Amino acid sequence: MNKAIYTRDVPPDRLELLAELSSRDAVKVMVIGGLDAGKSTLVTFLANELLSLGRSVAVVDSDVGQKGILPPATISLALPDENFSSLSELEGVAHYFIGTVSPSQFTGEMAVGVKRLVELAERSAEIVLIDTTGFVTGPGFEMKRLKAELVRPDLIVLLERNGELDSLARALSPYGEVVRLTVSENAKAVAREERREIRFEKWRTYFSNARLAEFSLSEVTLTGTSLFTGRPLDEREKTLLSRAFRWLVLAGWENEGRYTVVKADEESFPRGYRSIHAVDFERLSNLLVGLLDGDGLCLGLGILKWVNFSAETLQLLTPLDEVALGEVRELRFGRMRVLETGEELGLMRRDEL
Ligand SMILES: Nc1ncnc2c1ncn2[C@@H]1O[C@H](COP(=O)(O)OP(=O)(O)OP(=O)(O)O)[C@@H](O)[C@H]1O
Repeated sequence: MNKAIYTRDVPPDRLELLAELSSRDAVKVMVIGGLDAGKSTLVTFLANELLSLGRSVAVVDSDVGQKGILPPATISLALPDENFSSLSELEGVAHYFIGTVSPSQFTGEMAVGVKRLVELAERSAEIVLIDTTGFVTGPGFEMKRLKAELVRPDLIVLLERNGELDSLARALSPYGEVVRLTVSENAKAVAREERREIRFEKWRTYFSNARLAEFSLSEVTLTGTSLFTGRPLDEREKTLLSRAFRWLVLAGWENEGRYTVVKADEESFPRGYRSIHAVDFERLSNLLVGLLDGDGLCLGLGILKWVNFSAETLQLLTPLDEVALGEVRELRFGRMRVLETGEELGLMRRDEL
């Protein structure tokens, strides 16, 4: 299930762009536009046409809100070697973990992830096509600038309707040649509910053959959270906090005078505290987790099913096979909760964990 499919029914300016790309030996192209501007359709068109011309092509799919290449909530690199009708048919050869489908608070990860995968792509392909999120205002505007500043695309293709990307065109112009195209008349808006349905299918497909795997924090590094960082609290400290805040304190750590606790409320009342970072135990249940190799690239995703605080072990549901599991060196907490059936349980703020 994917909304953007290969079509040759494209406006004539796409053919000019194609001619320009095919005339160059090596070229990096970043495609930018608002929601449903036709970015994935354009990337699919260019990739297929260039493959037909015998060129080697890489696709970096960083449209985390509506990715074609599995898994969701990551940036992926694919190296197609034959024609395809939709990005969802492509198999990623490398991924970078973002950990959410809404990356406004993850500008750093987005920029670093795109940069790293483009570097890999350039080693294998002459033409690198970068698909991006439809998020072009506010933090999205800055994200596009940071990506362009890091990656230095040869061409930055802006898809717009009525010159609405004027400011972005100016902000990006120092970092690559800006080409402005008009959104195709055939591009159609996809309702929020339909987007969710498409993601639902993708999560379900990705986790369809998942099984439980256990990881010990003595063997893998945990990142993306302040949990398990610093000195574990002793029983006396946990009891003190439980009494003061009427919490059931399941675990806690002290790091340079800052406390992190995992707790469940025994009763609800307003609590004022500054130096304690309190995480509700239920926020950890079904949390999306990235399984990373020793080089910070994402081997696959897991869903957190159980944490044993005293043994410092985590159980994750993941489709990774034994070989890939053997390569995991790092677990990184994401900021959304999801079920293997496809249901998204909710997004979380960056500072929640
Ligand atoms: N040239 C075209 N011909 C036919 N349909 C098109 C064309 N361009 C876009 N569309 C349709 O418009 C919709 C949006 O296009 P697409 O998915 O490529 O946009 P996008 O910018 O990648 O979206 P997103 O906001 O999810 O990043 C899709 O249903 C797609 O099939």
